[in-house]
Order: sequence, then structure tokens, then C-alpha cells
Amino acid sequence: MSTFEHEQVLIRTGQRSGLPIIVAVHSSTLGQAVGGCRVRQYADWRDALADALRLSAGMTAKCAAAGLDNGGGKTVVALPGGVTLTPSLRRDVLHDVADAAASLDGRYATGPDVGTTPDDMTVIGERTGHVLGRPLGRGGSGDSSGPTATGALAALRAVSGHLHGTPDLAGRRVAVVGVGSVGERLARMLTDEGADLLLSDIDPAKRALSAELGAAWDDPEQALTADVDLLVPAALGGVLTELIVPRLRCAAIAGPANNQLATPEVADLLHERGIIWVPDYIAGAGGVTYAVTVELQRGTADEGLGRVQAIENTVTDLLTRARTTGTTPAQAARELIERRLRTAATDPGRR
Ligand SMILES: NC(=O)c1ccc[n+]([C@@H]2O[C@H](COP(=O)([O-])OP(=O)(O)OC[C@H]3O[C@@H](n4cnc5c(N)ncnc54)[C@H](O)[C@@H]3O)[C@@H](O)[C@H]2O)c1
Repeated sequence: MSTFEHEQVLIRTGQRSGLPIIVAVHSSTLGQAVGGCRVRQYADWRDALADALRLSAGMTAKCAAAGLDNGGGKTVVALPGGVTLTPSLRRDVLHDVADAAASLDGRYATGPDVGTTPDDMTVIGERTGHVLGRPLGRGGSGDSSGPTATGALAALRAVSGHLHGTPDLAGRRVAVVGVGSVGERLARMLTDEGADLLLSDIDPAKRALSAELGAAWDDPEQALTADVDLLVPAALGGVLTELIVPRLRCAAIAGPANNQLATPEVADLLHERGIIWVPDYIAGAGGVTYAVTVELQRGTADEGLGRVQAIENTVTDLLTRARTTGTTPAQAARELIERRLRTAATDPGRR
């Protein structure tokens, strides 16, 4: 039997919406658990529960590795097939989520995720203060994709420093796969840095961006296996599979897409091929780092940005540790996370 490692899981039928509302608090060892609210269709509510368990554990890792004094949580609302969210049902769902978060007495704060927006967080904020990611001017820090892109750029600079002795990205060949909210911002930043860019997306309309930035364009399959210095997954998860690893021609991979590895073993396969993989929960931590610093810790925008840029130091330390101990960056990250959690559990004053 596998071990139940979550602190608390709340499952209830929403009083207004009648829909399954699931809030998983994986860990509050480092502080208040944070993690977004996902609203999407599931074939079975138990699949939504599995998602909440997995994603909340991922948030614990993300916060711990980013040096935040926060734990991991997640809300998932399981929409049955055929149910569409009318504006009034959406409002009911959001108020049900707010009440579920409020019932945890500050142990957990929610935020935007797949299927929810910063405006939805304003609606949740009508019933609880335990919410992050409201729009600017409405008590929140606004769209997280800018800070997420800044954090991913910091990770790429660290990789460049590790490989070439300088974080300067001018002239480095970089493939960005997925140019949505985060990928587009990152592509613009990389252009400003003077990188030699290849862009890709399943949406052909995004090709206009490559023309605007003077970047090359290819379909996602080709871009993933392009001969580049840095590969940046910025679309969906699961792109790094056992089948694709032998075909990769990049020196390193670092990007914001969540859950890039199809299986954990892919990290070892990449290591065997000499390809550096920066764990996604570190390269993609800019958004949560900024929101927590500005909204929960009441820091200034500059302080938030400074902490996001510090992802460069985190990745540099991680790659150095991995190199000196002969392990993978993923293993080095796991050890860093376990050390932080152990220290906080035994000596809460030394988080
Ligand atoms: N938005 C944030 O602040 C944030 C924070 C942390 C992590 N992330 C992660 O970063 C990734 C991108 O987030 P986003 O907010 O930019 O999403 P988005 O939906 O705005 O953009 C995703 C882009 O990827 C494209 N795409 C989808 N499937 C593709 C495929 N197979 N190949 C190539 N392109 C494909 C889409 O057409 C779209 O342009 C996601 O994995 C997300 O979970 C986002």
C-alpha cells in the first residue's frame, strides 16, 4: 500500500454548484500552503482527486526549491462531461471554492490555474482573503506570466553560465516550444538578450511572432529535436519521453512548462546523454515567487522581481552541486527540498 503523505484533503459537494470541490493540502511544514484552483472536465471525480494529490505535492517541491516559506496545496473542481460553466454556475463554483479554502483557517491559499483567471480570484476574494493572483488594482499582483518568463530567463542564464562560463545569452541558439502567455514574453526577452531564436507552436497563427522577432520557425516535433544550445519547453507537460531523448540535439533544457518529464526516469536518461535538465518546478517558479512576495509578504514589486531573478543563483548552485556530486540536477533538487523540509520540521525557527 502506498503511503498517504498529505496533511489534509477536503472533498465536498459544493453547496451552491453541486459539483465536487477538492482541496489537497500536501504540506504546510514551511508555512501556508499555496497552489492554484484548476477547473476542468474529468471522466470521474477520482481522476480529479488524483490530480489534486499530485499537483499539491508538486507545489510543495516548487515552494521549497524556490526558498519560499510556503507549502504546497491545490484545488480541483471536477466538471462532469457535458457540464458547461454558465456565468452563474461559474460564480457558484468560485464561491464554493472560497468557502472550502476559508474552512482551512489560513492553512491554504488558492490562486489561478488551468480553467481559472485573475478575475475569478476577485470573485473568490469576495468570501475569503486566502487567495492570490487577483488583478493589479484589485488587491493582487496581476498576470503571473511575466514573472514566470523572467524566472525562466534567469534559469537559462544560469545554464549558460554553467556551460560556457558566462550567463550572456547573445548568440546562443535557443528553441522555445510553445509561445503562449509565458513563451511569447520569454521569446521577447531572449530577443532583447541577442539570442539566436527558433520558435514553435501548434497554433500556426503564432508564426507571426517569429516574423516580428526575426526568429526562425519550425513545427513542434522538429523544434524539440533541433540542434540548439538551449531547449525551452513552454507548452504542455509530458514532452520529454523515453522515445524522444535519443533524438535530442540540445545541450540543456530549461523552461516553464509544468511536468515536462513523461516519467521520472527520463531525468536519468537525459543525464546519461550529457543533457542538462533543470527541473521545471525551479525554472517555472517565477510566478508563484512573485505573487507570494508581493501579496503574502507585502513586498514591493522590486523585491518580488529580485526574488524571481534569484532563480539564477538557485540554478547555478544546483548545477554546481550536481556536477561535484556526479548526480542529476533533479536528484540535487530533491535533496535540497528534503533538507529544507527536514530542517523546518525539526527546527521551525530555521526555515
Ligand atoms: N502562466 C504562468 O504563470 C505559468 C506559471 C508556471 C508554469 N506555467 C506553465 O507554463 C506552460 C505555458 O503556460 P502559458 O500560461 O503560457 O500557457 P498558454 O496556454 O498561454 O500557452 C501555451 C502555448 O502552447 C501551445 N501548445 C500547446 N500544445 C503544444 C504542443 N504540443 N507543441 C507546441 N506548442 C503547443 C499553445 O498553442 C499555446 O500557444 C504551461 O505548462 C503552464 O502550466 C505557467
